[in-house]
Amino acid sequence: MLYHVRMDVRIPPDLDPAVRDALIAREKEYSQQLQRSGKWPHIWRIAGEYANYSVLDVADHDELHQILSNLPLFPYMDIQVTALARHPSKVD
Ligand SMILES: O=C(O)C[C@H]1C=CC(=O)O1
Repeated sequence: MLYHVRMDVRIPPDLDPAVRDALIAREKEYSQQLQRSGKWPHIWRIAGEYANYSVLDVADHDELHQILSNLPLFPYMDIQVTALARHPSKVD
């Protein structure tokens, strides 16, 4: 199943810079592992914002939730999910 996900990152400005940098490094490693596995086929920076649009390709809502809730930056993100269905006009 495909999901369109918007992630807005809201790291508190007073978070220790070393903790922030470590979180961001872990986030990059985690997301790149999922990209290589094919479960996270698209990630795009939203120009001018500390936010991304992503497409995740996972089995179901539960797997999506498990992946998102394990993001190292999850405690510092607002996340919006849209489930995608096949469009009837899509050409194969
Ligand atoms: O920078 C972001 O958009 C947040 C985050 C999501 C994946 C990743 O590597 O960083």
